[in-house]
Amino acid sequence: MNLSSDPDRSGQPECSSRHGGRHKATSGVHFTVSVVLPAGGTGERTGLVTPKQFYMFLNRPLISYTIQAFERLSWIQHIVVVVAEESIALTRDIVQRFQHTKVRVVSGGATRHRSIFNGVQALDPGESAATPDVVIIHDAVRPFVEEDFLLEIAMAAKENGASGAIRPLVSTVIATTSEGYLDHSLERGKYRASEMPQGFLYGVIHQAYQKCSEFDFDFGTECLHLALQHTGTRAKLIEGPPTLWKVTYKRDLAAAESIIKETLCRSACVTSDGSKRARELGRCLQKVMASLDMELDVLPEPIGDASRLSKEWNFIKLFVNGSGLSEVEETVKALEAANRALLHPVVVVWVRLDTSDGMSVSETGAGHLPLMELASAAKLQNILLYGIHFLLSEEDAGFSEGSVKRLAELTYTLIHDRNALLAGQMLCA
Ligand SMILES: Nc1ccn([C@@H]2O[C@H](COP(=O)(O)OP(=O)(O)OP(=O)(O)O)[C@@H](O)[C@H]2O)c(=O)n1
Ligand SMILES: O=C(CO)[C@H](O)[C@H](O)COP(=O)(O)O
Repeated sequence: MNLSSDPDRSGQPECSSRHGGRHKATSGVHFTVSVVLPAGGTGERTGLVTPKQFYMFLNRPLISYTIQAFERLSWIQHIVVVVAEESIALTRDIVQRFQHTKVRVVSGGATRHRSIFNGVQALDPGESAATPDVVIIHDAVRPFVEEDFLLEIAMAAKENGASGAIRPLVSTVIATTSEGYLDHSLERGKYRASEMPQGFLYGVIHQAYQKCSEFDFDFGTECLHLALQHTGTRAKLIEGPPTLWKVTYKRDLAAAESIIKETLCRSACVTSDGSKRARELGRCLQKVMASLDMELDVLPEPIGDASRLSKEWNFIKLFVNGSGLSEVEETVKALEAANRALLHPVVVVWVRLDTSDGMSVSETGAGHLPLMELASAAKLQNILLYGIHFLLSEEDAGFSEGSVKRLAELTYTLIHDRNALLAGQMLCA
């Protein structure tokens, strides 16, 4: 899944491939590609009042995640977002707030096909956006689409006129009689679920919609079928990754949030006060975090490498000598100045080692108030700052496995959960 770490949107972003590896995608797309994102539905099946495309994940609406999955790709020209008339102002506000630059918002229709057609027409030569060679259609409620798969879809659409994502069926499809009995069952191996994205030569999808009937507009569910029926174009079908699934039910919202959180907590950058003990603690932490699937990059410098500020979502700052809160403040300020937390909350965990006896915990009250103040200001910039008082007994000078595990698990939980309510808290490990 992509969660672009490219806030300035320059160059070719790194993306994770559906085969599990990470690579720099080189597009090689020598034709123009634009996107239509239908987002004009009400999301009835979620049972919620807010349409699912506007549901918030970590302070950001679902639709912004989907837009970003396309916007970060240099070979995508324009993105037309189709929403219900009453959601136009809200959508424009989202586009502005999250600094999406390729988006045009247009109003949708009563059905998905009507909304998509409005989006396709908005890319017409008479309209302001230039007509692309290929148009990719993708439901706004499928946020986890990766560059390598979009490339396959775009290339196949250019070559064949139409292309679409498919997945194996998870259940067998059966036909029922009007009395509710089994009529017949389909041979599962022969059928596939049609998913999104789908790609079309602009002329193919435009013509298909111009020719389609009112019945198609009202009851049709398949753009590839319209292209076949009305233009004779047989789509190339490509099996996509499971992450292409559509957020449909309430449980899908929880699953989407969990994927976003998992992706954001895969790595962290650790800096220390430069002391031998703090560096040693960094190395111990690195080993335990690896077993939790979090990769730690332990930097030798006390302040750390400024270039990490533009890449990493998570920072752990270790201090053995003195409080270190002023260094933490510097990191927070640098993150703010770089507008680093525009798309995702950035987590900073301040760890203070204390080898004196447990009685001194109350003394941490001295650092707690400044931490709370700093954290409240940082939270306004979407930076979540937490404090951990790491208590070690005199005998545990060598960092026992148990004590490091305690620190690692607490740090991992703070980074993974990104709980804004806990920001500013000084916890004990
Ligand atoms: N009149 C409509 C209906 C749907 N869509 C969009 O088509 C995509 C896929 O449709 P679906 O999952 O069915 O969304 P909803 O229609 O919103 O959901 P429900 O059927 O549960 O009401 C969604 O991004 C949805 O916003 C649209 O643009 N215009
Ligand atoms: O199934 C599809 C294949 O074209 C579409 O992806 C679409 O998501 C279906 O939406 P709906 O749930 O409204 O039928």
